[in-house]
Amino acid sequence: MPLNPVLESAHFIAEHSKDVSIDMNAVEKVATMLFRQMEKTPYTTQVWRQHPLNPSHPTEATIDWIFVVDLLNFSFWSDAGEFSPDRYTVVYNGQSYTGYWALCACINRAIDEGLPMTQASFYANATDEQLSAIFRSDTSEQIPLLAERIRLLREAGQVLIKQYNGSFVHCVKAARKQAAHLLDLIVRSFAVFRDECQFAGRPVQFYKRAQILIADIWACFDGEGLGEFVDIDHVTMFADYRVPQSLAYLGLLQYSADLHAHLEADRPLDYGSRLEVEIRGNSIWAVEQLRQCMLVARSQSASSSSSLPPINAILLDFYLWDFAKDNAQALCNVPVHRTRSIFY
Ligand SMILES: Nc1nc2c(c(CN[C@H]3C=C[C@H](O)[C@@H]3O)cn2[C@@H]2O[C@H](COP(=O)(O)O)[C@@H](O)[C@H]2O)c(=O)[nH]1
Repeated sequence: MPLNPVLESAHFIAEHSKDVSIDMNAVEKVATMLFRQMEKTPYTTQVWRQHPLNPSHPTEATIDWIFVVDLLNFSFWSDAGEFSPDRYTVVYNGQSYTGYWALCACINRAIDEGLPMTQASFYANATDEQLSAIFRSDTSEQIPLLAERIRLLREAGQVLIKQYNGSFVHCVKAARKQAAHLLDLIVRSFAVFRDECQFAGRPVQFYKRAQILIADIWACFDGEGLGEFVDIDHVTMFADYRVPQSLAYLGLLQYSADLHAHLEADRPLDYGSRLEVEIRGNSIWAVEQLRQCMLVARSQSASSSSSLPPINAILLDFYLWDFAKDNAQALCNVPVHRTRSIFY
């Protein structure tokens, strides 16, 4: 099976970084702690459907819900500040949502209002006014990159109509249960998923939204039916701005004094800049090291390995992302890098 280009890129970046490094002692410590925790309360794909905003019934229509959400799954961090009452917020079913969950609330609100928000034939041709109204905010701050989101809906919607008969289900089926093939199909068919840049004189790939799209389908379908992938371990961690915060808090990622000062001052990092690429690449590589340490812990554990859930980068990523969200106050002193991008 070919090595995932994202993992190869992450290894190269980790080997050539100047301002970010991985603390292997912290990796081993966290691997032991996480393994013990997962032996007690396994972290499995069941968690995915438990969230009230995620679809609870895996059907073909669910695939197109996941597609439109992961097409737009980027850049929710607020100029007003993480804990500002003005930050972009969507109230849905009496609950206030910010960040990624505000996006899910928008999509569900639109569907409740009778808009076929998971159909490419709708969002590829809807007017600016119709699409802007879908993302409307319940606070003064609007959703970041609204114009880009509208452009992506139109562009990706047209590709689905022209190449996949209007539904992402046909792209999933074309991949014949191979995650590596689906990843390749996504980034070849949709320019808006081509999350790649230059680092130290060569191209590097991250493909964050393309990979989380595959992972969300796998998780929603519990690895069965349309969500079955024979090589799901091919998928890496998704290089966003939230999981690096968990990795830095847990000590796996070490930032140079200059980088730390840059982030502490809330200064932005351009997409594709050296510092930003070092944070993203080392995050992916750190989770890979964590995964390998946990596999060693499992091979040495007394409990029969068959009773343990799979240990792959996806479940580690979901765990670390949920960890950051569930411990936002504890992590509030760990800076998040501020990159405005359609890619994460
Ligand atoms: N690496 C990684 N990045 C993820 C997710 C998710 C949502 N996953 C949930 C759905 C099913 C799973 O069970 C998870 O609970 C969103 N993001 C990214 O985070 C950022 C948003 O952060 P905030 O502004 O704080 O909401 C933004 O870049 C977005 O693209 C993930 O899982 N992993």
